[in-house]
Amino acid sequence: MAQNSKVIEYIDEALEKSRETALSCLLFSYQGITYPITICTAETFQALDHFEARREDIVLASYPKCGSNWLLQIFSELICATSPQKYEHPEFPVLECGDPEKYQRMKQFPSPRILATHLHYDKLPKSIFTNKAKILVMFRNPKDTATSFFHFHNDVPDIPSYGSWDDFFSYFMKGQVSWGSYFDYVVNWSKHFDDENIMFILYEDLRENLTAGVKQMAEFFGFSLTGQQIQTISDRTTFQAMRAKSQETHGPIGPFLFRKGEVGDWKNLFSETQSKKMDEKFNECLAGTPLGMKLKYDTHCKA
Ligand SMILES: Nc1ncnc2c1ncn2[C@@H]1O[C@H](COP(=O)(O)OS(=O)(=O)O)[C@@H](OP(=O)(O)O)[C@H]1O
Repeated sequence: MAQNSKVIEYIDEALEKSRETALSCLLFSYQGITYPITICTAETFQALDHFEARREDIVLASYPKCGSNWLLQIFSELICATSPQKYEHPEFPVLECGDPEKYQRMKQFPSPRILATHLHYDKLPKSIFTNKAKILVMFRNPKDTATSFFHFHNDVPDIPSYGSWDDFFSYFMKGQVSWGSYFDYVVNWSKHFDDENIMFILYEDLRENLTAGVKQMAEFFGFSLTGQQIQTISDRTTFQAMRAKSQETHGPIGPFLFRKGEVGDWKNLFSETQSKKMDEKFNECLAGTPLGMKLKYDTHCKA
C-alpha cells in the first residue's frame, strides 16, 4: 500500500475500538454474515447499496487473510507506473469499512479508484455489475487462511484473542468469524467462474511466480507496461520488500499483518483430526468444481 497517513489513521482508530472490545462482543450480523463492530456498521452497509461504481474502478476481492494488502500494493504500483502522480489512498481502501459518508466523498476521486473488499459476491453493490467494473478475486488455501487469521487475532496485542487455536478452528469451520464462512465465500464466487469481467487468481500461484502474476493482472485491467516495469513492480511487492516497509505503510500493526507470507504454515497448527475435518468440508463444498480445481487443494492442503 502506498505510504498513506489516512490508512494508518484509520487502523489506529480501529485498534483503539478493538482494545475496548471483548471477543464475545466483536461480531455483529448483517444480512446473514458476521462482521467486526470495530470497522463495520449497518449504516455503512445501507449506504453502500447506493454506491455508484464506475467501469474504470478496480475491484480487488478476497476473503480476509488471502492477500488483500498485497494486491492493493501491486495495483498502487501499476497505477503509479502509468500515471505521473503517486497513488495515494484517499480513504481506507476496504470498500465496506468506514463511515456512511465515505461513498459521497468517493464521487470526487479520479479514476481509476481501487476498491478492495472482503464481501461475498452477492453482497457487493449492484452498480459494480451494471457498470461492468472489472473484478480480481484472490483465493488462498483455507488451511493457511485460517492459520493467518488466528495469528492476527492472537498476536496483535490490541485485537481480541481466542482462547486457543482449537477454539478458533471451530469458529472458523462454523463461519462465525469476521466476513463469515470461508467456504460460503468460495462457493458463492465459484458460481461466477466464467463471468466476463472477473479474473480469479491464487495466492500460492502469485507467490510462486510474482512476475507472471503481475503481468497477467496488468493485462486484464488494461495497463500497458514494459517488461522492465513489470519486473520493478514485482521486486517492490515481494513479501520481504513489503514487510520491510510495513511500519511505514500500516503503522505498528504492519509486522503482524505481513507475518510470514508462506505456503504451508498450517502444518504448525493443525492436528490430524482438524486437517481431515477441513478436507471433508472442502470436498463437500467444492470438489470437482472448476474453482475447486483451481485452488489446487491437494497440493497445498495435504501433508
Ligand atoms: N507480498 C506478499 N507476499 C506473500 N504474502 C503476503 C504478501 N503481502 C501480504 N501477504 C500475506 O497475506 C496475509 C494477510 O492477508 P490480507 O492482506 O488479506 O489481510 S487482511 O484480511 O486485509 O487483514 C498475511 O499472511 P500470513 O503471513 O500467513 O499471516 C501476509 O503475510
